[in-house]
Amino acid sequence: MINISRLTGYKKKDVRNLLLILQEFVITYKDNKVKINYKSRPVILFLSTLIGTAGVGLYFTVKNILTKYNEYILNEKLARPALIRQSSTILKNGSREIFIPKGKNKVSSIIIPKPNLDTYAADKYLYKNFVINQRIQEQKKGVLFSSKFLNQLTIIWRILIPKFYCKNTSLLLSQCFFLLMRTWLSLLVAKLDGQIVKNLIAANGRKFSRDLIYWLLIAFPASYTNAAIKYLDSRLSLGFRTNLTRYIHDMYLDKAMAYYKISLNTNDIENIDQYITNDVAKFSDSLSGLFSSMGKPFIDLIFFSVYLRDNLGSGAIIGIFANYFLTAVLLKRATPSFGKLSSRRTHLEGAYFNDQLNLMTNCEEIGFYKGSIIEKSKLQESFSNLMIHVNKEINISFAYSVLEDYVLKYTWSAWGYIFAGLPVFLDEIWPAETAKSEKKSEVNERQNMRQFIINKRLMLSLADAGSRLMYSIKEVNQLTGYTDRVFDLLTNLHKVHSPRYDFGSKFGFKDFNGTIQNNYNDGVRFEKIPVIIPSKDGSEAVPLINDLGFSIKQNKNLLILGSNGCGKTSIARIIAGLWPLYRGLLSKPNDDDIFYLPQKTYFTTGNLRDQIIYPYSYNDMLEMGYNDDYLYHILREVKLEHLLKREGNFNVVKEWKDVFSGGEKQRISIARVLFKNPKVVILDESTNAVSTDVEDYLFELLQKKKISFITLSHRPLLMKYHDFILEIEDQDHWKFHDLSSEENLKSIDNEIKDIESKLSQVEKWEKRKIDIENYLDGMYEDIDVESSIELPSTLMPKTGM
Ligand SMILES: Nc1ncnc2c1ncn2[C@@H]1O[C@H](COP(=O)(O)OP(=O)(O)OP(=O)(O)O)[C@@H](O)[C@H]1O
Repeated sequence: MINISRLTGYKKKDVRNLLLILQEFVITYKDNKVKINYKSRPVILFLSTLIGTAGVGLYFTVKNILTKYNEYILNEKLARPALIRQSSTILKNGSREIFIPKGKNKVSSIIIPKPNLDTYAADKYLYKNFVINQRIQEQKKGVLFSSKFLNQLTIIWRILIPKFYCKNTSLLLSQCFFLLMRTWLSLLVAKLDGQIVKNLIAANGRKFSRDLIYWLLIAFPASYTNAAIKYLDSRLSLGFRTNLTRYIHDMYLDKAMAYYKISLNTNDIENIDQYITNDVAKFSDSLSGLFSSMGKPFIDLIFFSVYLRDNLGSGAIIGIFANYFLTAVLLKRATPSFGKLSSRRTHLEGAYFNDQLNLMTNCEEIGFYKGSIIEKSKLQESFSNLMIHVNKEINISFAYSVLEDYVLKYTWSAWGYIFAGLPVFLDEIWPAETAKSEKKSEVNERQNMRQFIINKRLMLSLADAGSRLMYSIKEVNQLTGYTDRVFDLLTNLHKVHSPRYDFGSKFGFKDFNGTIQNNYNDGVRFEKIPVIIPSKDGSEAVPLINDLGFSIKQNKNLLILGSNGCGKTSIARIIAGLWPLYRGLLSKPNDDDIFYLPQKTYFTTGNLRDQIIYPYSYNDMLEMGYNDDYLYHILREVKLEHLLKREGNFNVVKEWKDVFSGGEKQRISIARVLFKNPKVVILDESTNAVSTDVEDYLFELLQKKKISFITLSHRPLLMKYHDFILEIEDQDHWKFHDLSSEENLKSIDNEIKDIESKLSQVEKWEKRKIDIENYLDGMYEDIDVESSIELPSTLMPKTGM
């Protein structure tokens, strides 16, 4: 026979008691004595959760059906959804509709609300004032409490929850509701727990069974509430991240070109991609997590202490809280600055990630240079820096965890036991007068036990709530780090977004005294403009050209000549608004009428069509009334029609920067000009990789299309396509020539003669080279390659030209 006592470890007496209880159970069920009160809280809660869940389920089902229906209509409406993929369109109210691929040949759409530029303009003063106030605060010594974190959070909060009636508010309110609900349910569960133990001791099977049923009923809303808190936590984090990212994208990617200007500002912000992708996500997670990790214990603390005060008296509550306060002070002192640690880790992770990205982006160039060893050592260095820091963080966390666990888990629980036991012991020392008879004392004992169980549960929950609050000190600390980084990002975005924005004397952009005349229809005009490299804080750094002045009429072409690094591209940077205009007057056509071809052609992710129409989208192209036939025509004009034959069609997606040759890249750039058809195009060494005959052809093509061009180059040979030359010698010396004037024509003739004589010398050289090669070929036929070769003095190359 199986020995139950040996198996379970229970004594025979225990097993007998258990069997008796089970027997009673069976009897009570048989007699149908268990009475469920349908108006009791567990039943009502269970039913309301059931109805609520069904309601929520129905809501989401209907919503899902509607979304699917809308997608169906959208896909029906768009003749060829596959072509619309990854594109967007502007709606009448200014919102942007983005089409996102969904399955094969299908798209779904998301509406991005129109950015509220007025809000952004107003917001920048919040950031400016904060920076100024912070500087004043830093000068004050011995400040007891620094509200920096709270102030930063208050400012960012306006982005997270921009108005009361928004999705995030409803998520936050629902979160509060469920947090309150959970605390209330914990109270009910604690009471029920005590009740069940009491029934067990009293061997009241009927009540025991009833309470067990209540327990199972209440478990449903309790589990639902726990899951809802976790769900809302994630949704809230997503909501925060969405709002923040939209705000950042609006500021980062608009006409102000903050994405470029912020790169000049590397003093404050390094690896901005890391800030936008990683820090914003971590900040959102950390903040939304803090609501549940701090909100719940906070509510628990209030509820439980009010309840316990009735049972244990105010003295006990004061004792408990005095303990909390003391340990909080102790832990606060012992807490390392996790905020700074996590902020540093994020920075180091960003640096390592960037090194990896750099390797991937430039793999071909690195391959040619055989740069594996140096790249490896760089990667190793940034990885080691990261590892050293993570190691330090782990060590610091270990020591703190020991202290934290000892104090919060064990000391506080012991404290809880003491206070929960107090009423029992006090009752034993001073028994109540009413409990004189034996029966009454028995009842009292059970009552005491019930009360002890409730108090113990609440005390432990209270200790748990308190300890979780203390644990969240660490989380708050981490949040401080993330908030600081996100705030830094937003501050710098505001700083560079507005050209005249001033953050105080050090960071001020207040030297911008130049005037820009847009919509100038008579060409491009520079008047006394200094070309200056901006410093990292936006002020004037290195002057390149002083008081530059010239004017070219519409339909005239200008060649800017000068040696490497003299400031040719910098002139284009000023026209494009990438660099500030410190002084002088710049008159230029509308931004839509100027197009810039940078030295290095940029290729976007996407198909072949996207490369030709960049920076437009396919939808833009359709709206402009163009189609693929027109693109083919453009390709033929730049002599690239073979590309279409080679690739098959315009929808082929490839890593285009690796696919095109140097010359093809430049011709694609010219194709972009033809597609855009601007009044003026700035060509920065845009034809130096194509052969001279193609170069001739391309310049003539632009002339035929009546597109004026400003060419930046160091090759005087290009002057034949231009009407004006701006020759830059150094900072103070530059000359502007009108090539149509007699005098200049003469000087050009001279220059051409000079070039021709140089060319004839080159030809002589070529001939001499061929002679040498022929001679060497003859030698190799009968001479051992290893042996030294002595050339006859007549065939020795002369040094210099
Ligand atoms: N962001 C920057 N920060 C610091 N210096 C810069 C920056 N951009 C350009 N410079 C410097 O400004 C000078 C002029 O640069 P620019 O690109 O205008 O030369 P360039 O005349 O176009 O030369 P190239 O013919 O080689 O293209 C160079 O010495 C360059 O190093």
